[in-house]
Amino acid sequence: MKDTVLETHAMTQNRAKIRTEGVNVHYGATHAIKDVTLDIPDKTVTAFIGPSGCGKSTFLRCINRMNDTIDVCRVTGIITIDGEDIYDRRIDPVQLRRKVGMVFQKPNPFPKSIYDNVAYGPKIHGLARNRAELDEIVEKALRRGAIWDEVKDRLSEPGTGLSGGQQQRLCIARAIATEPEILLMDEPCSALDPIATSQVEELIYELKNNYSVVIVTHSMQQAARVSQKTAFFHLGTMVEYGETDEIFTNPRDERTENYITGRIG
Ligand SMILES: Nc1ncnc2c1ncn2[C@@H]1O[C@H](COP(=O)(O)OP(=O)(O)OP(=O)(O)O)[C@@H](O)[C@H]1O
Repeated sequence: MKDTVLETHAMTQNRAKIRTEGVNVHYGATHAIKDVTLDIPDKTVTAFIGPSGCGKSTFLRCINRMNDTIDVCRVTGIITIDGEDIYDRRIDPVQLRRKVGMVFQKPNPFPKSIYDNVAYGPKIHGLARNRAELDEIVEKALRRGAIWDEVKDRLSEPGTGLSGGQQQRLCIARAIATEPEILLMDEPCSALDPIATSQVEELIYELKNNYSVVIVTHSMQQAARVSQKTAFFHLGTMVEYGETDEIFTNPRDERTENYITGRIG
């Protein structure tokens, strides 16, 4: 009995949240992602690193079907979340994106109040029965986004009036408000100053307790600071994937070594 409990626990710990198998992405004639097979665990920060144009963002966008919005883009292969094929015809991409939230490079709050930025998603997905419940969801998301204390007295002011770093934490709170299980972040700190960057990095590090976070970053220091797993991409291929410490201290592939030592990229 005890063994069964231990085995079940180990299986839960090791089970992949996101699983990709033989994924290829084409933009017309451009072959941007080549046969990528990868298991991304739950409650972990996974970083995608690699030189410009290697396909990091393209691959990230496969995970919530954002590439569907690009006409020339064609995705093949299998991507599952909790064992469910997200490209199955029965999957509604809008519902999928509620489960798989996204934060972009440039903070992009809606031209609405701080409160409404966060309340918007829960409202359209019918997550609150009344105003009191909505208030609760908004407060919880802003707390998780580590920005509650800075905005609690001005919830009706425009989100666009906040500083860049605050706007990005607001966008993270907005993504969290619909209770996603996965958060995709595409270079979330590239438009921020060093102080705002370190605040958002701290937040990302904390978020792994509740979510599976996948972050694209150009900064190897950032990948080393916030992630536990790292995947290195080069020319559309995923060259190496493993524990972040291992990738940075003991890479197995020469291309990874060349990148982390600054010889390519
Ligand atoms: N919308 C698009 N239409 C056509 N080609 C695209 C599109 N988006 C990306 N590509 C091409 O796909 C390849 C991978 O681009 P992608 O943006 O995924 O790389 P990246 O590693 O995220 O780059 P960066 O670090 O510079 O953001 C590149 O050759 C790029 O030109």
